[in-house]
Amino acid sequence: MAEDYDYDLFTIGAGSGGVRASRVAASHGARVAAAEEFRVGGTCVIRGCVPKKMLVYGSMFAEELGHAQNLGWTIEGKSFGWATLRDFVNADVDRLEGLYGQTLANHEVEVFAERATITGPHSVRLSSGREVTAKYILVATGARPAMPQFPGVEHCISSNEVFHLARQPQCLMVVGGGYIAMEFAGIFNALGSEVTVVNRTDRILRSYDEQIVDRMLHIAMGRGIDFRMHSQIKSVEKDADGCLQVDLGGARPVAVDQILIATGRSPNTEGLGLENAAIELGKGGEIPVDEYNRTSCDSIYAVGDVTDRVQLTPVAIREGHAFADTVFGGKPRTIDYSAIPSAVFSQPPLAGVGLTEAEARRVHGDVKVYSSDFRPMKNIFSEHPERGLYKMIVDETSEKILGIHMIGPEAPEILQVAAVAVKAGLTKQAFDDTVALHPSMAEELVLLK
Ligand SMILES: Cc1cc2nc3c(=O)[nH]c(=O)nc-3n(C[C@H](O)[C@H](O)[C@H](O)COP(=O)(O)OP(=O)(O)OC[C@H]3O[C@@H](n4cnc5c(N)ncnc54)[C@H](O)[C@@H]3O)c2cc1C
Ligand SMILES: NC(=O)c1ccc[n+]([C@@H]2O[C@H](COP(=O)([O-])OP(=O)(O)OC[C@H]3O[C@@H](n4cnc5c(N)ncnc54)[C@H](O)[C@@H]3O)[C@@H](O)[C@H]2O)c1
Repeated sequence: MAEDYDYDLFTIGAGSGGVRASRVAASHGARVAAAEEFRVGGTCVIRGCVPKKMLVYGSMFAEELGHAQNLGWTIEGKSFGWATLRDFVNADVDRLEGLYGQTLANHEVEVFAERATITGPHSVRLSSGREVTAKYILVATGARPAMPQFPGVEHCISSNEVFHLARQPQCLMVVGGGYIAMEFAGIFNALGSEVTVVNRTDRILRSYDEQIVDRMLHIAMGRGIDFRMHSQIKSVEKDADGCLQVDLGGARPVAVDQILIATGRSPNTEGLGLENAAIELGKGGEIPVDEYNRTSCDSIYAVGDVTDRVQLTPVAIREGHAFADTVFGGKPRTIDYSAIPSAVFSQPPLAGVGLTEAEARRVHGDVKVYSSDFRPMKNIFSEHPERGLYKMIVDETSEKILGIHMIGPEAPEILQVAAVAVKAGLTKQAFDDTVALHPSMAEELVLLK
């Protein structure tokens, strides 16, 4: 196929979408090369989902060791060392990066450890100056933290830096009200840092069910996280002793030792040379694509965060796989974006699939809501009288499930399975017909009233 080109496929970016697409295209017989300017594995593996989840696990021991003491365990000399957790997590990231590189090598994907830019519909230039050609180009360059503009923003960090902090912050300010803000507020609160969340509106986690989010807020405040709603940083000044003085518009500045900005992620399209293939960007700098991930240029496709459809790893992976099957496997495939389950690994975590109650009322008019508001057995050991909340939204007449939303220990693990039922179009009756598995938290799902 590649008689006139150096490769059949040149992938720019070896993250979730790019690695999957390259590997599958190669297994369909394509000659594939990929360029990665930072580290193979991309955001999820290197500075996203994976190290974040490991920090969540590490931080949860603080509470669990407390529970253990209530259950008769004596733990002498209990203390926490941030550097040990950080280094453990980063060592595992190194291991995973190696595995991803190995996968590409096993599939004979040639990897260029450098930046690539597009010079034409079939050509890219590597930062070494070398120009290569390919029948198809896949842009899988992901996204980067969007930093707001205010004086002193250079003293703040993003999620890129949070995995490498020299010291655990004593006082951490987190800016934003999305996934990253809630997850890192939870991690550092559990580890004992004083955490303040600054959010410009009074709503956090906008895409989740309001009642579930309210429960999360209530629990987070009970655990000592300070929420400053309708607030925005005006400026930050750094003292001689390294302390950050934050002007939030109040009478006095707030002093913290670290500020984490988590205000969304922008597609990595700047300086990518898309204009050389006459590709115009969308309003947020994303690459517009059709249902087959094709851009306005026939030989250039794009998948994952750079297209700003759903910024989640499993979605980028599916898009990459579908692209490779479509273009190199002779099996045109599109992705069904309905009922994608997602979770926020806050403490406790929350998870949801399908329509929220408000969305369901807007779209379907009359809906029924079944719920269970319960105290998980696991929390009986703890000083926190925190309650879990599960909700099922169903269509009033057909009883077909429109959405399931939950907060409580292990909610993401439980929701993944419940999402199969929502995707399969099951009704509430199917849950009622299923015998409870007792004692478990998941049994609440078949006991909803
Ligand atoms: C802190 C954090 C936590 C997250 N947690 C979760 C989670 O729990 N669950 C979940 O589903 N999602 C999570 N996400 C989102 C998830 O990481 C992304 O949706 C996913 O990584 C997108 O994959 P991608 O292939 O589009 O891009 P990426 O994985 O970002 O890969 C893009 C790659 O392209 C490289 N690149 C960019 N430009 C060039 C160029 N010109 N030349 C060469 N290489 C280039 C980059 O270095 C990068 O390695 C999280 C994100 C963050 C930041
Ligand atoms: N558990 C997961 O699946 C997970 C975890 C982390 C990240 N992600 C993905 O990464 C993406 C990025 O995460 P994120 O938390 O940065 O973004 P987000 O889109 O979830 O949240 C951004 C938040 O920042 C606020 N904001 C935007 N501009 C602001 C400004 N100038 N000042 C103050 N607040 C501002 C928004 O109102 C919103 O609350 C998510 O959309 C998600 O798809 C997923």
